[in-house]
Amino acid sequence: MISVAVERRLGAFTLDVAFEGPGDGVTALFGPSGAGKSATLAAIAGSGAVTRGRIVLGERVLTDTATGVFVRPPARRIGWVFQDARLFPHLKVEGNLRYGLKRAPLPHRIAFDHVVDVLDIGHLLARGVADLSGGERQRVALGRALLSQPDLLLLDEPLAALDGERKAEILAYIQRLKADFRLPMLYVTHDADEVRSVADHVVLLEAGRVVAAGGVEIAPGGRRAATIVGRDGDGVLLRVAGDVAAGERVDLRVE
Ligand SMILES: Nc1ncnc2c1ncn2[C@@H]1O[C@H](COP(=O)(O)OP(=O)(O)OP(=O)(O)O)[C@@H](O)[C@H]1O
Repeated sequence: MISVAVERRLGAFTLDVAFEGPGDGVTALFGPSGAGKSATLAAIAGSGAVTRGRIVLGERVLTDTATGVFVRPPARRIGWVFQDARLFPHLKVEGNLRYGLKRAPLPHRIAFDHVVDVLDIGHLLARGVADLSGGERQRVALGRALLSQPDLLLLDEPLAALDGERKAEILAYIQRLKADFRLPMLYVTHDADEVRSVADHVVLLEAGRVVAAGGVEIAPGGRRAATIVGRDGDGVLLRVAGDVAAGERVDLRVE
């Protein structure tokens, strides 16, 4: 379980969000550009200062401004995957994967061979990262993040730099990670298709606030048919039945 209630000031922008995500599965942070999704991830990872708030991951309090708790980012046990994989260019694929593993506290519950197998990257281990396709790069980035033995994985638009076919491929890998590693993931996106494909829970952000949150339903027959969820933002992605007041919690359907 992750529990987040934070306020941040970023120039003229105020982020003031509160939500909870389950201890397993994918929680999508969904909303238009500028809603505050990345600013929320940065607060959770401890790389963005918060004015006020409390962040709890499982049993561990990571940030609590009321009591002065602030766990340093490397001690948070949070893996972070960005849209551009940000692999270390001077290391081979294997070096990238082992980087976090070497620094992670023992015991290691996520094994090197298991990650390599689930992500199908065994044949890439000796390659330089410049020789990887975009999809391969993201698989290695996912592997590196997992091998740091995180208690939470942050995925910040992990498909944004990929074409349609590669997007589907990486989504399938993320599904496998969900099934194999049973780790909470916070998945930032403004793409409703990605929410539909991978999310179990959705938090809808608009203008720095949570406007709706809830579980994604799976329609009879197993098709992930959940549709929104929220209200009409720019009229692009979101459509809601009825008005949703700021902060109101609703059951979300993605159609
Ligand atoms: N360091 C900063 N100084 C001033 N404003 C900032 C700073 N960082 C972010 N912002 C502003 O905060 C708002 C939220 O940004 P954020 O990147 O969290 O949005 P987002 O929902 O992740 O958007 P996108 O989908 O485009 O990445 C934006 O208006 C952005 O311009």
